[in-house]
Amino acid sequence: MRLSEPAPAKLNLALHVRGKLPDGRHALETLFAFCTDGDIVHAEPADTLSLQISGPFAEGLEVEGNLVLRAAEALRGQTADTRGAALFLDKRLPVASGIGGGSADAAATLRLLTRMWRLDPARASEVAPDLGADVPACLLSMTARGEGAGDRLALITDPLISGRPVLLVNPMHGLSTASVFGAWDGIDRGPLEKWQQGRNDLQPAAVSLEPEIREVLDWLEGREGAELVRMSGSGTTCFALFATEEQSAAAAGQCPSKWWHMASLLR
Ligand SMILES: C[C@@](CO)(OP(=O)(O)O)[C@H](O)COP(=O)(O)OP(=O)(O)OC[C@H]1O[C@@H](n2ccc(N)nc2=O)[C@H](O)[C@@H]1O
Ligand SMILES: Nc1ncnc2c1ncn2[C@@H]1O[C@H](COP(=O)(O)OP(=O)(O)O)[C@@H](O)[C@H]1O
Repeated sequence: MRLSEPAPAKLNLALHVRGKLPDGRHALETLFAFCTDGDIVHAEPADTLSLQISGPFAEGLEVEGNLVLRAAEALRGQTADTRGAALFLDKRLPVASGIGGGSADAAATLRLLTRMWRLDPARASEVAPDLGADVPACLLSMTARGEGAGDRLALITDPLISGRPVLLVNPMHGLSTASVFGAWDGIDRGPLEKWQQGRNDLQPAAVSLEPEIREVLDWLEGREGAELVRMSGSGTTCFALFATEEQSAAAAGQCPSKWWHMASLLR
């Protein structure tokens, strides 16, 4: 029997960098939101762990060291007996693009194998932080405020978020998260209060490394009905929120073909 689990794309509606943590990572205040679309992970019972990758962004993604396998191994390490699974990743989100891709896949794998192996969900929560700062948020895949490294979470209900049409656009040049944090100017510009008035403090750093992000932001700003335009995470994906799906779809239809885009809704 095959089980399937969505790996929703993650957005940082705002991302404030507040300084450095003792472990060298950055102290964040962020608002995580999730799309109704993303990658999909499937699993079938098997004696050993294996992974096959398909989908529009499968190319260039290695099986060895993949976050899907690392998540499965970490979860298996929590159980007394050795279990297997044949895993299949349908990779629809661009890689290294600030929308969680790998973290969302790892979290989806944890949820999927918790079901298939009939484990206590607490096991998945225990292994999530070591797989990446974003993995605990992706495990919830619900709107949440994140602090600390981004892994101290508080769920949020906001009628301005849930069901909101969103258009994601990526210039098709990935940036490594570590290099963008490395290019941050080190200035704490203050706490995250209302996300609409917030910022993405990594945006200037990412634009300096990949100037085409500026073009994407300007293009989104110019779309009719675009109400909030920002970059997500460490980039390079940018997003615009709209009031109606018609506006979002109209903008999607105008997106230059050299860029990747995805019209979705916030969960
Ligand atoms: C920037 C954010 C915002 O949500 O998203 P993405 O751009 O990755 O989507 C995250 O903090 C990324 O989370 P994640 O992608 O899981 O990061 P990790 O694998 O843990 O770390 C990647 C790199 O970012 C640095 N990093 C990560 C989190 C953090 N609070 N401070 C950091 O300095 C780490 O030191 C590492 O060099
Ligand atoms: N399943 C996966 N999907 C995407 N990237 C993965 C995956 N497994 C490992 N990686 C690696 O993780 C890195 C970060 O990818 P990703 O999580 O997509 O970035 P971001 O969080 O910026 O969207 C990439 O360099 C990629 O090689």
